[in-house]
Formats: sequence, C-alpha cells, structure tokens
Amino acid sequence: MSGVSLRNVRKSYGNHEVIHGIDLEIDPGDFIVFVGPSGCGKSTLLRMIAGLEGITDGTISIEGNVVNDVPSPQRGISMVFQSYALYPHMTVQQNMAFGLKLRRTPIERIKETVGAAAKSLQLDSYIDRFPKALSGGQRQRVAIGRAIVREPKVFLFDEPLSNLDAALRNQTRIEIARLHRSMDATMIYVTHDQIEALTLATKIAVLKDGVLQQFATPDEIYNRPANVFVAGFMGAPPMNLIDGTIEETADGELHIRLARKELGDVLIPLKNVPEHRKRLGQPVVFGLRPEAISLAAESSDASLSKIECKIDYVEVTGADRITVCDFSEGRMFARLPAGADVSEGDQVTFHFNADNISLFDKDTGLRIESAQNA
Ligand SMILES: Nc1ncnc2c1ncn2[C@@H]1O[C@H](COP(=O)(O)OP(=O)(O)OP(=O)(O)O)[C@@H](O)[C@H]1O
Repeated sequence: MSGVSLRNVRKSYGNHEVIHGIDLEIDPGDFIVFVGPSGCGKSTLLRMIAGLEGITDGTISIEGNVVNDVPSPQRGISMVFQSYALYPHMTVQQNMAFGLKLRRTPIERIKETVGAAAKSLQLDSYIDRFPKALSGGQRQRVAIGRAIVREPKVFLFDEPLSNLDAALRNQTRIEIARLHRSMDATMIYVTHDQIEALTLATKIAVLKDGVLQQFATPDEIYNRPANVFVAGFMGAPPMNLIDGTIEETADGELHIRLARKELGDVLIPLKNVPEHRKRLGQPVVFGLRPEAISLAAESSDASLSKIECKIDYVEVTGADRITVCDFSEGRMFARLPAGADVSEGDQVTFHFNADNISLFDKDTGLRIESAQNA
C-alpha cells in the first residue's frame, strides 16, 4: 500500500489549468521533495494533498483511502509552514499541546508527548517562553514539534527553512533529516533549495509548468536527468548543455562534434551502440557537469576529451573556483579546486572523461539512454 498516491491530479483556477494530470506513488516512510521553478505548482500540489485546496480532477489517497472529499483536519496530516504560524499568546508548551487538547487527549499524555518532542528538538529549556522571545530557528522547531505530537500519517512541509539564515538552515535541515530517520514517517517537502532537495529526499519530484518532469532518487536526478530541463535545473552551477551532432569517422567510429567554434574542434568519442548509430547526422544536446571538468596538465591522460576556451570570469567560492566561458548562445561552467591556476582572460584546455557525459535528443529534449551513460 502506498503512503500517498496521486492519480491524474489536475487543478484549474477558472479556465486556467495549472496542474496538468500528475501521477505519483509515494511509499510509506519516503521523504519526497517537490522542486521546480517559481510558479510550477509545488505549493498547489502540497496544499491539495493537505486538503487546503480542492482538486479539479483525479484522486488523492492517503494510506489507501481516497481523501478527495475528506476535510483537512481528518486527513491525518500535519503541515509545517514557512511562516511558522504559532499562536503568539501561547507558550511553547501551549502551542505544541494545542492540537492534542482539541482532541481531548488526557493531560498526562499531553505532558508526556510534548515533553518528548521538546526534548528531541532541544526545546526543553524554552518550554515556558512565548514565540516573540524565540529566534526564527527555535520558532520553526516549535512548529515542527507541534506537527510531531499529532502523530500524523504524513508530514507536509512548505518551504519550512526559507525564513532562516544560512547557518540555521543547515542546522535545522540536519534536524529534519534526523527526525525523518527516527520517526520513519512519510514526509513531503516543498523547497526552492537544491541542497535541501538533494540531501533530504529519498526521491525528488521535479515539476515544470504543472507537469512532472522526473520522479527519482537524488542520485538519479543528478547523474541521469530525464531531460534537458532537469539537467539544467538541478545543480549549481547547472549542467553545461551544448548543441552538437553525431558523426562517424572514416574508420567507422562515432563521436559528437560540438557546433561551437569558440571551443575548438571538439570531438567526443561515443560508444558504437545502436542508440547512437541511429542518430547519425542528427542534432543532439551534449551535457557535462561543471565538476566533471578538470584543467589539463602536461601529464593528463591522453584518452580524455578536451575543450579549449577563454575564461571570461572566475568566481572564488572558498572551496572552489567556478570559471565561466561565454560563447555564442551559451556559456560553460567548470568547477575547479580553489588552488587552480586560472585567471580571467586565460586561454585554457579543459579535460573530461567521455564516460561522464549526458546526451539528449535535440528535438524532444529527452535523455538518450545508452551503454555510454548508464
Ligand atoms: N488562488 C489562485 N488563483 C489563481 N491562480 C493561482 C492561485 N494560486 C496559485 N495560482 C497559480 O498556480 C500556479 C502554481 O502556483 P504555486 O504557488 O503552486 O507555484 P509554486 O511552484 O509553489 O511557486 P513558488 O515557488 O513561487 O511558491 C501559478 O501559475 C500561480 O499563479
């Protein structure tokens, strides 16, 4: 039985459809993250699962029961919002106990449950404080604690960390991951933050314009993106995507020739497999992660592929040097180590292993699966 199941879920506002038939099977205990550009429908989808927004078509089930017409409080979910939504006139203890009190839970049981949740979130020394006397991170922990004590079937998080500064975000993210591990609960989480998505999720759902682009593990999303949109969206800096053509050499070998004169005559060897051969002469999109690129050294392995380029910009981020090469209709990023000897204006040769590339059909944008990138 699925933890949460969405079948052909659609949502329209007036005549305008914003969610176009989404199917998702979420296993019990999974941590699912919805990501996508602003306006793609992440929050709408989460709010429909929560019952805060009606659905126009399709079915939503929680633990095998269709909940389309079940009011939000009866769905067995707890939601944590970006804005914390704490009651300002109640203490931490009262905020966390409120839902249990409404359910007429015995007072001793409330004390025990709230005490345990406060302890697990390191809130025990703040239990009698009011929200105004707490930091943003502490307030969000109270909101999470309030969700925990209700013992929901499913936790829903709507960008819970976006109001926190970077250090607190990191800390609270680790707490949420720990919570998931210890509770083994089903969690669905909306975020703009790729690090949150890649570190927290057991599976990521990437959305664009109300359409599901890929639903897979973080590793698969990152290393085997299903299409050029996912490839360009996940990762910062994003995957380099450059147009090219599949060609055959005189001795019958296959390669991609990149159609960018600023990068030198780039030939990337391709495995001689039917998936590639049938696209001979056709345009493809070549994808290469910035971290798969290294600066060529005298001793570099001759079997590596090479790209020449002029560095237009160097961004030093502490651990890395991100170099940017602009060329007609695009740019290429390389993530080099902090000690890399590169400056703006340098003409350099980059190396990469042709086994680490992604390849997409230029017309459909879909990944070309082959022995090369398996
Ligand atoms: N109440 C509403 N009436 C009309 N259109 C709406 C309403 N709520 C959302 N929309 C539209 O639905 C689409 C999806 O919105 P949604 O808030 O789910 O996106 P999102 O991916 O969560 O965006 P963000 O990351 O900016 O929060 C958008 O085009 C938005 O304008």
